[in-house]
Amino acid sequence: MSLDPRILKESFSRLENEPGKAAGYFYGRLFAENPRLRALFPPAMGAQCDRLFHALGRIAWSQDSPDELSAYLARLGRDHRRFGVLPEHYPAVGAALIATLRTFAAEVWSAEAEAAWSAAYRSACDTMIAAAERDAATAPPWWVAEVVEHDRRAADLAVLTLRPDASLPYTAGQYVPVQTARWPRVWRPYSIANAPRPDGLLSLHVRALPAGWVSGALVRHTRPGDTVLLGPAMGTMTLDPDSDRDLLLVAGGTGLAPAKALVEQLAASGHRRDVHLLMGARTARDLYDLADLRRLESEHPWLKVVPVLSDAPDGERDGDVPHRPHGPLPDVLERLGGWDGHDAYVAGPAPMVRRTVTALQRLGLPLTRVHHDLLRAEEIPSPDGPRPRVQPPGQAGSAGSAGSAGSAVSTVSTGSGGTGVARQRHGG
Ligand SMILES: NC(=O)C1=CN([C@@H]2O[C@H](COP(=O)(O)OP(=O)(O)OC[C@H]3O[C@@H](n4cnc5c(N)ncnc54)[C@H](O)[C@@H]3O)[C@@H](O)[C@H]2O)C=CC1
Repeated sequence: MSLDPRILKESFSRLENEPGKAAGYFYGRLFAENPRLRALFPPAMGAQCDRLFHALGRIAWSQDSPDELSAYLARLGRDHRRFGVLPEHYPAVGAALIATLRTFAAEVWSAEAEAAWSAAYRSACDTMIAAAERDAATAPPWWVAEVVEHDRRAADLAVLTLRPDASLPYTAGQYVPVQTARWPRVWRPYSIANAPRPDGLLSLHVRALPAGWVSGALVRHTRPGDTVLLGPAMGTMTLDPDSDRDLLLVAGGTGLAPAKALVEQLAASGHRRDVHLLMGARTARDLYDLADLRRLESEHPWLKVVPVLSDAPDGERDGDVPHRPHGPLPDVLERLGGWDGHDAYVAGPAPMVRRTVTALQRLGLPLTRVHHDLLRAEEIPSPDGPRPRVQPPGQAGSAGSAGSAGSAVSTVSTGSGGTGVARQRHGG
């Protein structure tokens, strides 16, 4: 049958009125009828509701853009491999979904609506299963990685070096989902802080968030010799191979990780482009990687590292640079100016990324040249964090439409448990 996207949107918007209740009903029904499926999901289901609604939202809102939807579902299908999701699990989820829609969209529910959702769900499953099967031919569902170094740079911050048990393909600027033994089935994404190396080692910068389960485990309860699980690399904050423009890298806190990977990739490529790395921190004490950045700067004349302190008094000195620029990163960027010929890459706390992208737009940089994984970062609240509402693709605010290869809409599944997409804070 041909699908009328309006029917899907209309019924889904009824569900959005009571997302918490609807998700509770959905999972209650799913687990009551299929108790064995509970083992695929994490202990705390809070963030799971967001994942479910995000995936359903994409199905409902993106029928008018079938290529985009198909690419999203293929990524979702591949990513569901690490949760142990099998083709035989999909019908049970579909039955619970239809039952939930029938209940929560009762006012607009009809035989036609049921047929439309059944067809849309079947088609989504086919795409996800086919993508997972293709992926299984070349990659494991996850990698076991040994912690070979744990460098505690501050009470709440560690730089971890990991050795995956097999080659984990990725591009500088991407991130990997991480699971610790302490929190089974809970995955959190971390940007890889180095370009691919011959020895396959990966470095992660981890700040323990106050309510961060995985980040707390990685910073405080992980030692060399421990192992973690890694999912496949994702993310679109990678270098544009067709560009030879100079680069502006804006990094807030541990948002330094992907910026550093990009610097390493440029250094390895030997392709000369001037790079300004604005490294934002609250105080001089928070510049946890400055020594290594200065080393890189001394090795590469094309690299200029500019520390920017937001909470430090004017002209704070820490023995490094007196009178360094200070203030919020977006303001400093505007003060410095002259970025319109650059490609920009922005990583860090979501509000900082959003404000920085807006500032760059004001300075004349086209959004196609401003790369970030903001939607992904925003989709990542800590397990107990606030839950943003699902938005139709392309309506994520001014910063949301930036990024290479469609990062604004290429929302990816980064969370724990099956069925849907993560909406957690990056690295929680
Ligand atoms: N690919 C990405 O986008 C990545 C994002 N992250 C995220 O970066 C964040 C880093 O956290 P921390 O190291 O604790 O950073 P932080 O909270 O110490 O802040 C770092 C910098 O961002 C600025 N900042 C913070 N909130 C801001 C706001 N509302 N408006 C403008 N500027 C703001 C601070 O002034 C400081 O300059 C985490 O949320 C992490 O999830 C981390 C790695 C990669």
